[in-house]
Amino acid sequence: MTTSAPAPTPQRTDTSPMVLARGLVKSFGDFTAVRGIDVEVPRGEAFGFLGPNGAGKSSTMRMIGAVSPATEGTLRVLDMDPATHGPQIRARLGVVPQEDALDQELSLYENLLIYGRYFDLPRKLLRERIAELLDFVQLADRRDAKVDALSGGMKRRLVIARSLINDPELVLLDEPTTGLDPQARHVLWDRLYRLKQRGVTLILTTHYMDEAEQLCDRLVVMDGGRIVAEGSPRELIATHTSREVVELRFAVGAQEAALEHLDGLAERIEVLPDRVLLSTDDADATLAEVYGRGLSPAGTVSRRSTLEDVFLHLTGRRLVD
Ligand SMILES: Nc1ncnc2c1ncn2[C@@H]1O[C@H](COP(=O)(O)OP(=O)(O)OP(=O)(O)O)[C@@H](O)[C@H]1O
Repeated sequence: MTTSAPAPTPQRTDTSPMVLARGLVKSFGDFTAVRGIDVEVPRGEAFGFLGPNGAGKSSTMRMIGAVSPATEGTLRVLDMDPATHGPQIRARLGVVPQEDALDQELSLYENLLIYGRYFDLPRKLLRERIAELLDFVQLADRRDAKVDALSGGMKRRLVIARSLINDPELVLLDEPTTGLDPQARHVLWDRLYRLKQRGVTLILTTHYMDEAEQLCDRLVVMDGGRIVAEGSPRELIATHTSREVVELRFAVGAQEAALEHLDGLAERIEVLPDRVLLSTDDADATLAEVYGRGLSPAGTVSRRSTLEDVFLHLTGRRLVD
């Protein structure tokens, strides 16, 4: 029997991007989930894919994670081609998948120990690293508890610890806080922020605009397998929306009639089933004009524009329904 030698691991330079994709396509049979996207993520960046369900975010992450081959296009991850260097890439990545895949019957320590064995780390180093990581995700006191006794937020933190067991330079996080309550999400964001401060490159998918705003230096907005906008959260908001939004809620059945009186009142008017959004650079002046036109909404909110408004502006739809 002959065994082929593993392909040598290329040396990457500090300046080459952690991920470089050009014209990346992913098809499943006749259906194309990712339709030719270009992405470049430099070292140390927290980069996000923001988009609604089905936008193609996970399909892209799976190609970057070298677990799903690209159908077309060029992809380099840590300066390697996933088609030829999948094992080498996977050995140096951290991955936080959507599904935790933790062993519920085992302790936190045992889960990390078993996962760590895939990476052939010396036993002493592995034990030390597990202790450090449990400390980092603030679960050291639960070391010997069974996983099924943990809250959702704790499980996500454990999965983050697990993703760091091989001391990766790049961590991929697929919807890291979906399903968590606001407090658990903030704890997780804090840990991810600290990781970023340590110089780890983060690539995450999310359909939460607040998560993208909190964590991402730069992001792409995806919809229907395409990138529809790219930039820092601040740039995206400055480029694609006005500074502020006035939200108007009308009594049941009154919205339709009110719309006739809003013509020309704002740079942009978005009509949602339960409210009307007016994009403006001066919310107070716009609101004064609403009342000046004799309208009396049942409720009003003035707020700064968000990435949710960017998405609505670009696609005519909301990120999360
Ligand atoms: N293995 C597969 N076979 C067929 N279609 C798939 C497969 N994986 C994903 N898709 C389809 O590709 C599209 C993009 O899915 P993907 O999971 O990448 O989106 P997403 O933006 O990550 O959304 P979600 O938040 O739901 O994960 C969806 O329409 C999905 O049904």
